Amino acid sequence: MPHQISRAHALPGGPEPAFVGTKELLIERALARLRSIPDPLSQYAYLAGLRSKNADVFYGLVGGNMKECTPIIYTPIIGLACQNWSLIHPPPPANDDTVRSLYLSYSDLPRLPEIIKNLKTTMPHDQMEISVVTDGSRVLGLGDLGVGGMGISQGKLSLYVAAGGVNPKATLPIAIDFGTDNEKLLADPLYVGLRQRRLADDKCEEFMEVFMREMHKEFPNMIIQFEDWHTTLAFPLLHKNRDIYPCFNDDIQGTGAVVLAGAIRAFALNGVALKDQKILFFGAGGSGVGVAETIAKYFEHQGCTEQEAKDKFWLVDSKGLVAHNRGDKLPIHKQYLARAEPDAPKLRTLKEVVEHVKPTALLGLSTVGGTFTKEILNLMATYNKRPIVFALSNPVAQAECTFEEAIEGTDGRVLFAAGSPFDPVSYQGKRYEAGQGNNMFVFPSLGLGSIVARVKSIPEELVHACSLGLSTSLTPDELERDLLYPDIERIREVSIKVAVTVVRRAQELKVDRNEELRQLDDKQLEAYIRKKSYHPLIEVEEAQT
Ligand SMILES: NC(=O)C1=CN([C@@H]2O[C@H](COP(=O)(O)OP(=O)(O)OC[C@H]3O[C@@H](n4cnc5c(N)ncnc54)[C@H](OP(=O)(O)O)[C@@H]3O)[C@@H](O)[C@H]2O)C=CC1
Ligand SMILES: CC(=O)C(=O)O
Ligand SMILES: [Mg+2]
Repeated sequence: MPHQISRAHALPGGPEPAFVGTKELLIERALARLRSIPDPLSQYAYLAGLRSKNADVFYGLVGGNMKECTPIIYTPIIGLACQNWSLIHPPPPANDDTVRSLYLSYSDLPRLPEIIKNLKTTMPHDQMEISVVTDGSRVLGLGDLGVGGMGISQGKLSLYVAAGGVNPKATLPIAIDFGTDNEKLLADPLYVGLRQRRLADDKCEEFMEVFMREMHKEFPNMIIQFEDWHTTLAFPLLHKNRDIYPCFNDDIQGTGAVVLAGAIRAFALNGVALKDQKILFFGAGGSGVGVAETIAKYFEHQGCTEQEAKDKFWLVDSKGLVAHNRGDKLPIHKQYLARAEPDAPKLRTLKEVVEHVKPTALLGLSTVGGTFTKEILNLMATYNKRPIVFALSNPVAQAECTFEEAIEGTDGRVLFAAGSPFDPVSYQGKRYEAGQGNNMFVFPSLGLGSIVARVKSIPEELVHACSLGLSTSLTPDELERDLLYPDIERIREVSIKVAVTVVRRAQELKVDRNEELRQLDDKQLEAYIRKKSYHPLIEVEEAQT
């Protein structure tokens, strides 16, 4: 029964019009307003304002229209928002305790314990569940955007709420301003961040050591997600903190899990035995290496020796094929999967490597749009009945190829996923749908499961549990449609199911602290998670009664 939330009696001269409407009508009105806005950046600004003003209506709108709203509050439009952050960043909401964002900078270091302690007074301790923390040094494939990275922290947390059912009051987006090396921002008088060059990595690490310690001291159950940190900081931060605090790196681990889930499906469809798969990564940064190592571990679980698993990978970076004999000093993160043959060929271009390897799968995490050219796609189609091509860089202009190009370049035979959404394509009378291989299919369930289980840490096995949960979450209809990932409209349902798997794995690994959940069977656990979840429509109704 629709719930009337208009003023009880319509006196002239009040601050609200007489008929505000039902909760459904508020959302419908917001959707109509959104659709009336002609340009995407203004649509983003409208939704960000709505989130600050009325989180329940915002989440009711987004949750009911994931396909339409996700590209605005997340990739690709979030990239545009981060680039234009100084013009559009939403002002802090007045008298509203539902959405908060925290900006910190290096000069806050001496006061950091006090600042973090004070957060408790604005955000009750027991409500602090998850924070996404960025320094904006590598935002999507757009490079260093300084404090514009706040858009990414907010966007990810919006998905925690919309896709994972986390309470918006329990989320805290954080942007840490260590300066920027983006010349455009440094020269921009309107830039809202520090107009100074980025600090050296050791200074940032010094700051982060205090930050992590104090956050954990004040909010011991809080999950911290590192997001869009440049590779030189991303790996050290993860390795330093992963065993002592409940934290993970979304770009390295979340992406690893989501791509593995799609790859498991694709390996089952391409007709090549697992032992004969050959995987070429274009891009060997945090995400490329994170994904490659995740898939390598999967091969080991499937019975390969470590060496057999490693032998299936070739990485390409800006200097060409990554090999120990290349002549340059490889950074640590590239060493594990670098080609180790003493006579590994010195190949410079992607085409040379593709021709040499004849891969069954080509995965792009390079930040360079359009690099999977028609020629490369044709080669993939020559070597494979069903070539696997994942163009995973974000946002759309950074994708290594479009869905249409992949379909045309492989004569419709491609098994495709992209980081950003692509519309269905019609080719020679047949309709094709693109999978969205984006970590948004993993972090909400990983975070939700970790929150519910109150984990002490997030071991790699917990991330793997998400891959397996996700890869088996497709409905018969989705399987029939050759999809590699579930329909985005089902993301909330999928997140809850995968969160159950995460809790169970946490219990097996003994990293859970919510011991009462151990007594529940799977059905009861799912019911527990559902009950704990935030439901914007109910909140709207309850808030008004
Ligand atoms: N779909 C998803 O869910 C996700 C997608 N991504 C996307 O992945 C991309 C990469 O992210 P990340 O790994 O963190 O970024 P990094 O900057 O750490 O890595 C980029 C890699 O690409 C290589 N590269 C850059 N230019 C070229 C070129 N012209 N030719 C060959 N290689 C090149 C770099 O080489 P070198 O090492 O020599 O500098 C580096 O190895 C981003 O666009 C991001 O949006 C990231 C996370 C999740
Ligand atoms: C999706 C994501 O995390 C990225 O592109 O960085
Ligand atoms: Mg990211």
